Amino acid sequence: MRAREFNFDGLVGPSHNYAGLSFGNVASFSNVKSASNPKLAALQGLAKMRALAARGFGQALLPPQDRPNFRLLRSIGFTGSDAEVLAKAAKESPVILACAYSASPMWTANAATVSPSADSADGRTHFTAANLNNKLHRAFEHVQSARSLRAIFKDEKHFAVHDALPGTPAFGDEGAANHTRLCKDHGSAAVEMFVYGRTEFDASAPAPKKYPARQTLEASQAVARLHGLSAERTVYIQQNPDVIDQGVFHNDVIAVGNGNVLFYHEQAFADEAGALEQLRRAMGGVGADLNAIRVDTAKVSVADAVHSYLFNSQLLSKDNGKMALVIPQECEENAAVAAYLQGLVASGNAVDELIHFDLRQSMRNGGGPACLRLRVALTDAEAAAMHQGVVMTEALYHTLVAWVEKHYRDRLEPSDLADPALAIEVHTALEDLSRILGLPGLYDL
Ligand SMILES: N=C(N)NCCC[C@H](NC(=O)CCC(=O)O)C(=O)O
Repeated sequence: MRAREFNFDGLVGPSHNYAGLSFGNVASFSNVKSASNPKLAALQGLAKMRALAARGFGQALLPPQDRPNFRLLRSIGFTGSDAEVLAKAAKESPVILACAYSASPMWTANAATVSPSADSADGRTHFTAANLNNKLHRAFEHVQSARSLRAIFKDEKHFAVHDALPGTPAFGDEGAANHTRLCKDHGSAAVEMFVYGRTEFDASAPAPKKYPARQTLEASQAVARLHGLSAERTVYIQQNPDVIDQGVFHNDVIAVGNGNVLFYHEQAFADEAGALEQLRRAMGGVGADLNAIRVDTAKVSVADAVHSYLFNSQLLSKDNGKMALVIPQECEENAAVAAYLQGLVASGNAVDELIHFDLRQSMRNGGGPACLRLRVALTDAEAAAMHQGVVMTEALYHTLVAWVEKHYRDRLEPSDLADPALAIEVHTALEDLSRILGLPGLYDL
């Protein structure tokens, strides 16, 4: 059946900030405690959504989450009025206050794993909210992620939204950042590729030494089971532990796939030849030939890939049968990466266009174009069945720009998180937003 891919970009929230919370994510760690600009961050994200929608790509958004998470703060013993809770947390543990204020839901590639109806046993589109249990500041996102997905994809005839896996280390799940579909076209059955960093119950399996492996094999298998995927079309591949130790905290920092194309770095996988062999075999079963575009270390080092976010790009299928690569501006500024990209486009292979965006506010926390979006391939009937208020249009873009201008600050220092006025501003903005999007009850405010 014909299907169209929608990218659901995370709308950056009013308290976007840099707190240095993600050990293993180089950008997050190096921008610890610098000032952020929430207004600019939201406008940069909206500009990307608008431009891709204007080009005819399916574009929608996932709303920001409520911040700070007072439930978290109260559950760990901060008591009193909201203002008192904030004052006590700011005094006793500013880092936990920062966790409660985390900006990270904007990276919706981590919101869930998605299996379109063409892949699942019951012919519905399945979502599993990711537990993100490796980091305190992300471990509570799944509650609102599942709530938002259920609000948008509420028609159970077409959609199934699963709660997050148990939040224990064995089931570390980072969502679509470690998951790719490879197929002939979006509407046909695909090979679903899950990339994991470690195996909980095999102590002999390789694992990183310095930084955490966030995704486990056991979690990937559980998601595949929940989604009713067929064994022949599901492939599990181990990420190279050495690149995790070089700052590749998600697979989407070193590889991206679309259609039959896998664009990846030579060092991405623990066993490159074995991975390609598994994919080729499985793709044969869906009538697709793998087009593996390998980037050699000699051309782009892992360090350049991590700093430029070359692979945290979006590969988008175009009407001319070719693909556009959506990249962050940093790729143009890195000489090795820029030279590689010129050669890629000139090569006559699948990618014939580069589209770059200034996403610096997101990049400074380790989030490129691909982190900012959750891919959902939908048939026409499914697209009509989802909530329409989140689909990006010129009108929605202008409404949201005005909403951002009205509610967002243009500078946020770490110390501002203690300001009780900020929490009130966020709540007011989100109440307004749920009206704009036509989703009353979106938040449990
Ligand atoms: N690669 C993908 N798909 N997503 C990027 C997520 C970045 C996120 N950064 C943060 O959570 C930093 C928050 C802070 O430091 O304030 C993370 O490390 O989980």
